[in-house]
Amino acid sequence: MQPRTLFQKIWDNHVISAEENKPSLLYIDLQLVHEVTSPQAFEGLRITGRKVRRPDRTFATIDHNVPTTDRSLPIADPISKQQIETLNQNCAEFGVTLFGLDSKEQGVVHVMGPELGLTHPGKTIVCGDSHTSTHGAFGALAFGIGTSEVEHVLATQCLQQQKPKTLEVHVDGPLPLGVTAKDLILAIIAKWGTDFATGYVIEYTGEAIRNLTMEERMTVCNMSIEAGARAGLIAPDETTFAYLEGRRYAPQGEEWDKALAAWKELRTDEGAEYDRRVVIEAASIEPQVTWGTSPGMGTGVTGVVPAPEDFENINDRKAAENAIAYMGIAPHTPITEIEIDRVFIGSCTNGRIEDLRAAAKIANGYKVASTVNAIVVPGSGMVKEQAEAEGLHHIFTAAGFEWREPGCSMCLAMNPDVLSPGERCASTSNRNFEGRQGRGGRTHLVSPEMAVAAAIAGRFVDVRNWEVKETEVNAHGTI
Ligand SMILES: CC(C)[C@H](C(=O)O)[C@@H](O)C(=O)O
Ligand code: SF4
Repeated sequence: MQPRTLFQKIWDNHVISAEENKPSLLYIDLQLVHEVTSPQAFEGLRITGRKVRRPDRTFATIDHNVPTTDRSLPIADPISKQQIETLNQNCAEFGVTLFGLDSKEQGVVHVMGPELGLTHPGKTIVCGDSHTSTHGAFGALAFGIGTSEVEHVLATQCLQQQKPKTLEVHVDGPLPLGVTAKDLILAIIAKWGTDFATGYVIEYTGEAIRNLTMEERMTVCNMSIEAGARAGLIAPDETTFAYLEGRRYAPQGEEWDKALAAWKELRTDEGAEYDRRVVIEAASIEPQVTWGTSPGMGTGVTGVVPAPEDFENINDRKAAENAIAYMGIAPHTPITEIEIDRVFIGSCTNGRIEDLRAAAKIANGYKVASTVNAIVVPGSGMVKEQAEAEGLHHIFTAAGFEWREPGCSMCLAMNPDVLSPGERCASTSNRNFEGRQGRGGRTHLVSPEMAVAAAIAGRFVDVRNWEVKETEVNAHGTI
């Protein structure tokens, strides 16, 4: 047999029918559902009198519209309230398992799914959400789809797909100390732009990738979509298997052994060729901060905001000009002179338990600057529970961070957590588009460590120079 890439293997395993120059029909192993992109899909089924074909392969949660403050209060926003009630009703009517507001598993769909062990190597996974690419961290072919496709998959468990091309992003060498997975993916997008992977599925390879934990791999794959990619992939290995073993929806007993044997075959064969390959030196990467209004407009923390004249291409120059005006920062401002008003730690990029551990380590024994309002929003109820079991919430609250309930929160302005016009936020999320966190709001994308350091200093600082304190903190504050 011809050597094949990881992508090709998963694709071949799922093609039901294929004709030349036409989209192929793929079998879908898992569909995840949230309240924003599913109402019309369920309505479509209702109108045509159809059922959900595989309720056992369909799982839902509520994330975008939920308030992250007191859950016992009624939901004030009528649209949010309706979206949430509609999903509750649809799941009940169509027999879909829902991790809703009354469930401790509720959370951002891309945090909750992997945590429950729903995401397996080699699966095809879809969701009406662009950051479905997150699940590629397990070596699953996972991508976002539109609402009409959500309906199609609900009804048939199949999907038409144009076959994407393959792109290897090879990260050479280990990541330097103090440089995180978030910095890696931001640096990749800053280097090659937000459309360099359009039409491709990226497979990330190399030493730095192999060294990443599952949480870190999810951070990298999550933002593949911000590079334009259809999906991101990382071949499964012992790290992946150890993460999955024993989780609620992971195979058990004999099924586990069988699955493991199959998963071990899921890697790109020696001699298999990608359509394209790029290489980045891990040693060249420093903690990243975006200065503009696209995830590609970023630089290292020791850098400066560029001037429009620095760009040769007229379109890039114009984009930089607009971004700098919107962001309200002067060209050539050193990144470490940018002062911030708000800090958001959370989202499907950086709202996992490891992110909160890393953030708490920096926050421990410090105080949030008096000019800054900072919130920590666990990605799911299970992340929240684990963080509280470890006492991380005490570290955050003693430092002056607000400790919230799980949801998408300030990642995008679909719930009460929004920026006011002109407010500047250090955010661990994945998009910094105009108005993304609230009309007129200004977003700088960073890692959780950089976000905490910025909250404390009131401006961006190089977290590599941070003095980590060993202070012990409990419910009564610093001991
Ligand atoms: C609301 C949803 C459809 C959207 C997405 O597709 O990604 C959101 O999650 C986002 O991050 O912008
Ligand atoms: S956390 Fe942000 S990026 Fe992730 S699904 Fe929610 S809104 Fe989209």
